[in-house]
Amino acid sequence: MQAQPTTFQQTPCLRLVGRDGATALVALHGAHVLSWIPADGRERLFLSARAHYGAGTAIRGGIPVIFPQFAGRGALPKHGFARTTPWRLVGVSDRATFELVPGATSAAWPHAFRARLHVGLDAGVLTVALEIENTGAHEFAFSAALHTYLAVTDLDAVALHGLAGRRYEDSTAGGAVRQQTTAELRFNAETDRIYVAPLHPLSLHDGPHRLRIDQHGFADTVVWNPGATLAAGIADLAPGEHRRFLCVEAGQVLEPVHLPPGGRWSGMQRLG
Ligand SMILES: O=P(O)(O)OC[C@H]1O[C@@H](O)[C@H](O)[C@@H](O)[C@@H]1O
Repeated sequence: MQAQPTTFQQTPCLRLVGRDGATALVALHGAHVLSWIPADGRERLFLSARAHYGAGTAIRGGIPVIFPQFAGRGALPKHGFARTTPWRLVGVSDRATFELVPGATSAAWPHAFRARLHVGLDAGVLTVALEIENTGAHEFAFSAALHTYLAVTDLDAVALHGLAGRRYEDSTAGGAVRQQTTAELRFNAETDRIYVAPLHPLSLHDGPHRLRIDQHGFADTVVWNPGATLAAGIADLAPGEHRRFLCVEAGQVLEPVHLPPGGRWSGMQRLG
């Protein structure tokens, strides 16, 4: 894999090029994958036309890294600080590795940790892996997710397969626990579900296109689209843009990880 530093929207990034010509763009801000274009030239990740890229902001689209808190399930800012903090590039081999260690933005979470994100490009496949290490003397607990915004041509033509019979917490209904009865999930209103340990792979059907979604290490899968009403109130989404993505997130949400001193945890999501 080749890599060159570049900028996008005045944000320092790394542009990755795989052996088959596939590309990915990763911002150091958040170690945030902004784009993945396999060799066929079709972008697979959604990135909002109104995304903000400044210090301390969360970029709307791509693959935000959620750590150490999911959503508002704790005292930290929503979805934690990893997505709003600059990471550093460690190096590039067959994958690019980025690192985050405690700093000013994590002061509200007083634990010694090392987070690493590895991004790999293989033929037709994007692999993103998150590793958390406890570098301190005390156990800590965390949640995490790869909050992937998958680009779709139109939400009406989209169905997610692989969740039949699975239990989920419905965040649009105060966390009520439900079971999916249909073979496919379609999206005509706000959807915000945390599926408990679903089987993988899932398959995203977008008209004639198919995307395989696989995960390891992460116990849960979050499926999110704000729907038209909620989207209208999201300042960094352009009108109608909610129809252009579906978030399928590899997450460790319902059971936080308890990491002892010296302990390591890793989770990955594979698309393709
Ligand atoms: O707007 P944010 O902070 O990026 O969050 C987006 C969504 O992220 C999802 O993971 C959550 O399940 C939703 O509840 C949330 O609204």
